[in-house]
Amino acid sequence: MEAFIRARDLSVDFPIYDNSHRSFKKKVLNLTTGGRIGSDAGKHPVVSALAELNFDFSHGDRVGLVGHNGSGKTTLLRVLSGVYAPVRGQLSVRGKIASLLDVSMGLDPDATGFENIYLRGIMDGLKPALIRSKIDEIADFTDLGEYLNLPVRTYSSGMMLRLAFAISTSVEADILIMDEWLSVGDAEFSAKAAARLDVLVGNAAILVIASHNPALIARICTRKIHLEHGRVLSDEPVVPEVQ
Ligand SMILES: Nc1ncnc2c1ncn2[C@@H]1O[C@H](COP(=O)(O)OP(=O)(O)OP(=O)(O)O)[C@@H](O)[C@H]1O
Repeated sequence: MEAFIRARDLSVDFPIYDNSHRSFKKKVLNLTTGGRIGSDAGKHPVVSALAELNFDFSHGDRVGLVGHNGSGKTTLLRVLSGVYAPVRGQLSVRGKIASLLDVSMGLDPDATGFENIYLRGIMDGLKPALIRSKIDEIADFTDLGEYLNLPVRTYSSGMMLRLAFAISTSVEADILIMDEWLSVGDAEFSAKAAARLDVLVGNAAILVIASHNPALIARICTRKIHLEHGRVLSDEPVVPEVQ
C-alpha cells in the first residue's frame, strides 16, 4: 500500500465573533503575519487560515512547511492530523497517521506511568496483547524506573515529557506529522530522543514537518512548501547540502 495525501482547494476559515470586529478588521488588515481577514455571509470577520491549497504528497516525500508566523503551518498540520476538518475543498489520505503535535495531550495525571502507556495504546486502538509487548520497551526508554508506578501528577515537567515522548514515538505510522523537531529532556535524554526520532522519521513513508529552522529543513526534508497568508507561495525540492 502506497501512502499519499492529496489536497484539492483545501480551505480553513476561522470566524471571529467579536462585537468590535470593525476596528479589529482595520487593525489587522495591514499586518504581514497571519491569514487574510475577510468576512462570511453574516458579515462576521473571518480569518482565512488556509486558502484553496492544492498538493500531492506521495511515498518518500519529506515535506518541510515554512512561512511567517500565522502563515497557516500549524493549521495545515492539524487538518492533516484530523483535528480540524476543511471548511471547503477535499483532503484524501491513505496510510496510518501519527501526529506528534501535542505529545502530552491525553495523559491522565491521576494514572501511573504504566497505566498511561496502557491507556494511550487503548486510545490508539491497539490490541491489549500488542500494548503489553510494547510496555517494556517504552518503560525502558523513559528511564523513569520506579516512578512509572506513581501517578503522573507527581512527575516533574521534564519527566512527564519523557513519558509522553516515549509513548508517542512508539507508534508505527505511514505518515508522520510534526511541528518543529521534538526536543525533550536533559542532554543525555535528548540525544537518545533524537536518535529515536531519526528512526521514526526514517520508517515513515511520508513526513510533514513545520519549522522555522532552515538547517533542519535542509537536513531532513526533500521538499519545501512556503506558505504565506494561508496560500502556497512556492513548492520546491530541497537540494541536499554539499558536505
Ligand atoms: N483557533 C483559532 N481561532 C482563530 N484563528 C486562528 C485559530 N488558529 C489559527 N488561527 C489563525 O489562523 C492563521 C494561521 O495560524 P497558524 O497557527 O496555522 O500559523 P503558523 O504558520 O503555524 O504560525 P506560527 O509560525 O506562529 O506557529 C493565523 O492568522 C491565526 O491567527
